[in-house]
Amino acid sequence: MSRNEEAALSAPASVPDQDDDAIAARARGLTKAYGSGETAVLALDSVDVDIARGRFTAVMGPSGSGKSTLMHCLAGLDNVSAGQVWLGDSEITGLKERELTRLRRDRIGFMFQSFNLIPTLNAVENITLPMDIAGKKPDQKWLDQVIDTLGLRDRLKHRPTQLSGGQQQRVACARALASRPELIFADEPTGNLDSRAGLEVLSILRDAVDQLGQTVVMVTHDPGAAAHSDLVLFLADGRIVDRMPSPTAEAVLERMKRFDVIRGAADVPEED
Ligand SMILES: Nc1ncnc2c1ncn2[C@@H]1O[C@H](COP(=O)(O)OP(=O)(O)OP(=O)(O)O)[C@@H](O)[C@H]1O
Repeated sequence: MSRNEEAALSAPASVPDQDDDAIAARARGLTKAYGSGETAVLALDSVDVDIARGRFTAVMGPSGSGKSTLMHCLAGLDNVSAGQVWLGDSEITGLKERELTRLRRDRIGFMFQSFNLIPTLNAVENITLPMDIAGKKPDQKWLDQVIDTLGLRDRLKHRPTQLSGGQQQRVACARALASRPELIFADEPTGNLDSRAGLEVLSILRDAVDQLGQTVVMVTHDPGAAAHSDLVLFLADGRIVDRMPSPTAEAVLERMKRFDVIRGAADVPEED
């Protein structure tokens, strides 16, 4: 047994083992099953993952491979069937719903494909809504920086219907950044946007990481979007099967094609 393996075995199970400051979220043996009996689906199969702090991580994989489930479990939106999840050095598995709600509100920012903006509130009210609900005062200097970085200064009084799709997504982005969360989870944040607006959102997320030190995890189907990240994690059948640092769109596309080949081969009926 190597020294590392010995150290891992002797370390207390509830404490993340190394470089705590460098890890924004961590899962060990993360398993998620839906349903039971014959209809049971193993959406995540004993996943170990470290999400590096201050980096942009993309999660890719074929449809049904477990990307959204992984994101939901890491964000404490879904309970796990087995294994452990930490946000920073806090273990979130086993927390009660109320504690999870507070943890999500205080420490995590979310961006979804459908922007989830409140139609009756204007842009700035939408941006500060999570903090208003939490009874927290926004850090005005930070808020100004986010608003200016996202080019929303002259749109703050507009309601969502008075904004373009790209502007709405920028408001959703500002809302996720406004409370300076430890971690931002973005689920297909460019899915509903044309390519120009999509690129805008990706470069905003990139700048948030590079200039503001934000940590971002993004689920995407788009190799071009994944190419903006620092690291792509590839999921297949509920497992992380590959990782690609410094990805390019071409390399990601090639890697994704290999899933199609495997899938295609599995679909070909065997000859007698
Ligand atoms: N609430 C649920 N009940 C039952 N099965 C579910 C549920 N949510 C997800 N699943 C199943 O778990 C597996 C993983 O789903 P998940 O949504 O995480 O995949 P995904 O990679 O995000 O897929 P897509 O790219 O199509 O969005 C799939 O087989 C899915 O059918």
